[in-house]
Amino acid sequence: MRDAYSVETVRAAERELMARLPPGTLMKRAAAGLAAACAGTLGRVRGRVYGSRVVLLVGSGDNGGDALFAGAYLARRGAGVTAVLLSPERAHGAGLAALRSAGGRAVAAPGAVVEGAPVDLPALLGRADLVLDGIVGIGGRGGLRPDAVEVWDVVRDAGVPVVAVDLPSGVDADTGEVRGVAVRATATVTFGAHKPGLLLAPAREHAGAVHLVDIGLGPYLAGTAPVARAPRHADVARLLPGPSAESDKYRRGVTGVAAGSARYPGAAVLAVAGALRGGAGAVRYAGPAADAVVARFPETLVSAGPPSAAGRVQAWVVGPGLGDDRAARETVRDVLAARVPVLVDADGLRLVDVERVRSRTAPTLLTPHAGEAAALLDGVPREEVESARLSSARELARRYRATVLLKGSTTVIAGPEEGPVLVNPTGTGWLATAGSGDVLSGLVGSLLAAGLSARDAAAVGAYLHGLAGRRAAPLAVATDVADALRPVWRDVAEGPRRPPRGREEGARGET
Ligand SMILES: NC(=O)C1=CN([C@@H]2O[C@H](COP(=O)(O)OP(=O)(O)OC[C@H]3O[C@@H](n4cnc5c(N)ncnc54)[C@H](O)[C@@H]3O)[C@@H](O)[C@H]2O)[C@@H](O)CC1
Ligand SMILES: Nc1ncnc2c1ncn2[C@@H]1O[C@H](COP(=O)(O)OP(=O)(O)O)[C@@H](O)[C@H]1O
Ligand SMILES: [K+]
Repeated sequence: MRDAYSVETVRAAERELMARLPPGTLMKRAAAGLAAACAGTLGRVRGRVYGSRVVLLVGSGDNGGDALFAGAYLARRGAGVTAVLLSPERAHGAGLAALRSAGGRAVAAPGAVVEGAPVDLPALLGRADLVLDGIVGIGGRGGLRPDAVEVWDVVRDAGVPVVAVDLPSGVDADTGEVRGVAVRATATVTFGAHKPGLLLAPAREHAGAVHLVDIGLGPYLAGTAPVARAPRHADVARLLPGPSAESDKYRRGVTGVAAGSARYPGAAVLAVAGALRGGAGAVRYAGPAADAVVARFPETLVSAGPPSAAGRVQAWVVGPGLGDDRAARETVRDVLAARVPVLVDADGLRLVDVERVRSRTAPTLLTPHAGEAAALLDGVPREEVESARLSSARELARRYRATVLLKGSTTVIAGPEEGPVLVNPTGTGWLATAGSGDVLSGLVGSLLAAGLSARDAAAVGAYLHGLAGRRAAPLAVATDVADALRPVWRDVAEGPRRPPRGREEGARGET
């Protein structure tokens, strides 16, 4: 798992560690890691550090200090380093001295000049190979302030690669929200631990590739809870269900799918496609699209009556393409009365009653996109859910006493109890295609039927679905996503493959 901790937790851990170390040690560790990452970037964009030109954007706190010390390292390796100070009188003193003694120089940002001609920022940045964003880190509040926006506009127009120090300045470290203007970085070098904002959209889109520098916080974070966790391949591989020697199709789990309508038979077909690829032993379909389902997937057990008459299942998926007529309403009610885990998606979400969900004893999993979540949250604007995914998913889970998988640019999973949310690290915008959500609901329902908890089923399903979307891209349609589930399942189950002996050398030689 990649764990992300709140600013409060990171600061507490830093305090404990700092008390055991000589002053300045942590900042020097951070800056050394930052400089190494910047040297790597310069190697790629310029071929070497020596002779390259680096501009530091330096704010008034320790984030600027990190940038100044890293600038000093780069200056010692022969880079021409200029620090642009947003608040010259408050810039980190020791960092500034280190930069100057290494041969770097500092200028006041245009908005901070008290006398003399202001620096020609466009010219300075026009010559730059790399910019370090040390405007603000975990001490930041709100979007960039006007003087910082002015500087950032010039950097953005210059098109120079930007390495953000700890966080892209202007994003909210704890929530991933971006309220105002924020730096867009090529890469972010973060210290000690990931911050939730580095995992969650929209802030995540500002961070670029994220590198974590170990400054020794590990032991001081060990006993504390992360705010968000992003699973990795190995975490998902551990949870994948598979047959044992004694398995039969019923023991592997039967997934029930109550989806589709005369108007939307395709949603039933796609949900069944996902369910057939989720590790359960069989799929039962109950509803009016049985002919379309069997025509495409003859392995499905179909019935036209209510779900409760379809035979035993270990989990239900209800909602995709159901419509909103009386029959749809009746289907949702019928499924929610089952004493097995239930996943509610799409049209089903418009028909659920909050008290009925809260009073269920078996787990319920809601899988809204932002629009559906907004409606479930009493009609808050959709944009509000998109800009505050973490709190929206948590609030929904709390209100409905259910597990919530909030879909979209970052899929977030929140449980009804306190505790870290899960953030899905896979996925691609190509998944924003009609019916891909239906595939996801079937897949996750099947994982529930195979015995995973709602939280694990949601995490594993979102992870595999995201990988399948990437594999099926570009121009993926929902059917392609379902077809790609088998190869990505195999990849995750088998783990990273080592190249055959002798190939490693060759591969290195080629790059
Ligand atoms: N505490 C520690 O032990 C360590 C901290 N480190 C660095 O220190 C940073 C935190 O330093 P600070 O607590 O000094 O805080 P920051 O440097 O993140 O920011 C605080 C300063 O930024 C200004 N500011 C706040 N919001 C702003 C906005 N929206 N636009 C422009 N300016 C804004 C504030 O007036 C304040 O002076 C971390 O992000 C990290 O880079 C690292 O050196 C590692 C060790
Ligand atoms: N910008 C995006 N980046 C990554 N994934 C996305 C993006 N937009 C949508 N998705 C994913 O695509 C799927 C779409 O599901 P949904 O909105 O329910 O569509 P539909 O109802 O047409 O099936 C979800 O898994 C969602 O997380
Ligand atoms: K920063």
